[in-house]
Formats: sequence, C-alpha cells, structure tokens
Amino acid sequence: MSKLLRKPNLKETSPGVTIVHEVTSENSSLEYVGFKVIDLTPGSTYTEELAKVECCIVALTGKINVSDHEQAFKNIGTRESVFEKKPTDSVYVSNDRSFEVEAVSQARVALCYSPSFKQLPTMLIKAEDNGIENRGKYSNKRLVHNILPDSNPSANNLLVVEVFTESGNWSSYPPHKHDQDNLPNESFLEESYYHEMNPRQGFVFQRVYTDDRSIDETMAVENGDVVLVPAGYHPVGVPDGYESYYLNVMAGPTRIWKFHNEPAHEWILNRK
Ligand SMILES: O=C[C@H](O)[C@@H](O)[C@H](O)CC(=O)O
Repeated sequence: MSKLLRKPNLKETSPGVTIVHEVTSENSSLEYVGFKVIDLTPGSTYTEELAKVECCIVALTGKINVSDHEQAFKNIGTRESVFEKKPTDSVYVSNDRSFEVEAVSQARVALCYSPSFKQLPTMLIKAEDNGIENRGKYSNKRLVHNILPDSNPSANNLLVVEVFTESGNWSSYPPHKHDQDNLPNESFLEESYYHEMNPRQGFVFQRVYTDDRSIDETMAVENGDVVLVPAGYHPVGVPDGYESYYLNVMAGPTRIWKFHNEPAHEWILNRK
C-alpha cells in the first residue's frame, strides 16, 4: 500500500474518545500539515494543549461544544452527514492555547494543524461564513466550501477547505501542484486529504505525482481514508454512481494558495 495512503486506525484513548487518524511530522513526511480525526460519543470530551501550532477544529458531523477556556462555543456543527452538503461550523485556536471539545451528540471532528508562532484570537468560523464555489464544467464539476481560505486572516499558516465531487466527475483537476516556494508563480503548500464516500462502499482514484515522477502513486481511496500530498499533482477521479467528499488541510512557509496547473492538461480549462 502506498506510504501516502492512510487507512483509519481506531484507538480509543479515553472513554468515548476514539482517534481515527493522526498525522504528525513524526509519523509522516509532512512538516507543515498535521491532521487528526476523532470520534466522540455524546458527553465525552477531548482536550489538547497547543504548543507552537494552530488548530482548526472542524465539526465534520454531529454537534459539539468547543472551549479554549476563555471563550465557549456551544452546539456547533450543522449536519449528521457530510453529504448533506451544508457548510459546517469550525473553531480556530492559535498557538500556546488549550482547548476542549465536548460531544453534544455522536460527533466526528477533524483537527487541522500547522506551525504557528504569533498567537491570534480564537475564532468561531460559522457555517454561513464559508465561501461557497461551484467550480468546473463538463465532468470536472465540484462544490467547494472554503472554511479557512487564504483570504481569511484568522490564521497564521493554516488553510482548510472541503470539496464535494459528483458521480463520474473529477476534482483537483486538471492536475495542479503547489510544491515550489516560488511566489508569485507558485506557493509551497503541503496538503492532506480526508476522504468520505457515498455510498460508503465506494472508492475514488487519486494520483499523487511530481514532474520528475520521483513521486508517482495512484491509489484506490476508500471511505475514511487519508491521502498525504508532500509534493506534486494530486487529481481525484470519482467512479459513476458515487459521490466523493474530502477535507483538505494545506500549510507551508507562506499562507498563499498559488497553484500551478500541469501544462499538458491545462487545455481542459479552455473548453467552451
Ligand atoms: O489544492 C487544493 C486541493 O487540491 C483541492 O482543494 C482542489 O483545489 C479542489 C478543486 O478545485 O477541485
């Protein structure tokens, strides 16, 4: 199995708290992006102290209360399934703070991390404040919820976005990359993908590859899997009959999403 593909690895760490995924610089090649998925049963709590990292807490499904022990945000979260395709609530917590997540209902929560040294205010990112985009045409159509885009100054390094791709369509396509710290032409952003499928037994194909093919991995990605993108292009193809969801975390030396389309396939964008 590709080293870029992570299957769910459920570990109950305290009563009602199950870690589903944990991506760190210690167990991956990523230096800027960290990622966790946790499942919480009603009434259970997850707490964390942040050192020099910031965290965007995304209420993937279910209702949660979030506190940084100075502010409390109650009953956040908008959906029982990501495939309701409603934006959801998130909370940004900066470095050198601690937080608690309490499950009001059964909940799945994504914790998105990146390095951070200048403490910023804790911020509720309301569902209705997500920027919504319908991107693409032909079989390249996808729905994008910009949770924490580079236009939102609430974070130091973190970018968080969720993408819904319909049956038989492609997203993160035409293939693009952001693996060169070469602004204004391209930014260097590592990336993680947390995937869900509807129906659950589905899969997508994702390829992660570099111009020199030093990385060239094509994966069958299933419900609940994570794909790591240290560098390279990273298109996703969705088989007929299934819907795809993924949550992206991006981070790098500069918080700008400036990608570079693969020249061989950029013509896709010029179709009438
Ligand atoms: O770099 C960003 C990720 O590849 C996705 O968020 C991608 O941009 C989604 C899309 O536009 O299809």
